Amino acid sequence: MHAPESAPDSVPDQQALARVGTMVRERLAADPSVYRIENDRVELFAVGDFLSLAECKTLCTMIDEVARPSSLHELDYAAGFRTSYSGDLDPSESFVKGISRRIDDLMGLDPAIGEAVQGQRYLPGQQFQPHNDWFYTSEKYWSLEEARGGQRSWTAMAYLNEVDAGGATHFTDLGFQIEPKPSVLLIWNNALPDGRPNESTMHAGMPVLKGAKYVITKWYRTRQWR
Ligand SMILES: O=C(O)CCC(=O)C(=O)O
Ligand SMILES: [Fe+2]
Repeated sequence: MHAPESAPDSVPDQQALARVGTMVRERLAADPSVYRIENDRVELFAVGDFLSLAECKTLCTMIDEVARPSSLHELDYAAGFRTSYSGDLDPSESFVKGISRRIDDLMGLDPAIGEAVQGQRYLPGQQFQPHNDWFYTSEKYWSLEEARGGQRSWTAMAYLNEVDAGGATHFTDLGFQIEPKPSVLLIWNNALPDGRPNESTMHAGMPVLKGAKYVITKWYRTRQWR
């Protein structure tokens, strides 16, 4: 059911999150390349061959060039949790632009609300402990994020390589793991259909045990990202 346009948000950006949720849900449902991972509590989708293996390889090389310890450029809310190396890929670079646009097109989202594509590399022992991609609006960092585009709506994350052991994405509340597989794009809605943040989206990048794990992540906001 649609809330009237004038309905007040009971949480920040609620109406916008509900609207973006509906838009993407309908778009993905109509796309035969998109597979819905059935779950009652989260809207989770996958595309099996979103990237070619050559594109995956190029992205891994680019990540090696930009990756720095994640804790150095994360805000304090993530410090200590994320031992992987990460970095934004150059949004003005034509290859990166192309990949980024393909994700926007698949989702049917305005490129303006998408953050820069972020690359991430995990070596043995490195992990991203359980977290939500959406922002806690009671925290200090929220005033900054609110001005930078508001709450996060959808996450799109692609696996770029075969990991020798470990490195699954663990949805800790839902109780299942997605094994990394190159070329696969995973997409989920960080909000509930009514636009409140979905607590069940809590997830972790499990420690890599052997080899390395490379991913790209693109997060979408509700408003123009800056
Ligand atoms: O590496 C993973 O499997 C999870 C990454 C993640 O949670 C993120 O980039 O927000
Ligand atoms: Fe995450």
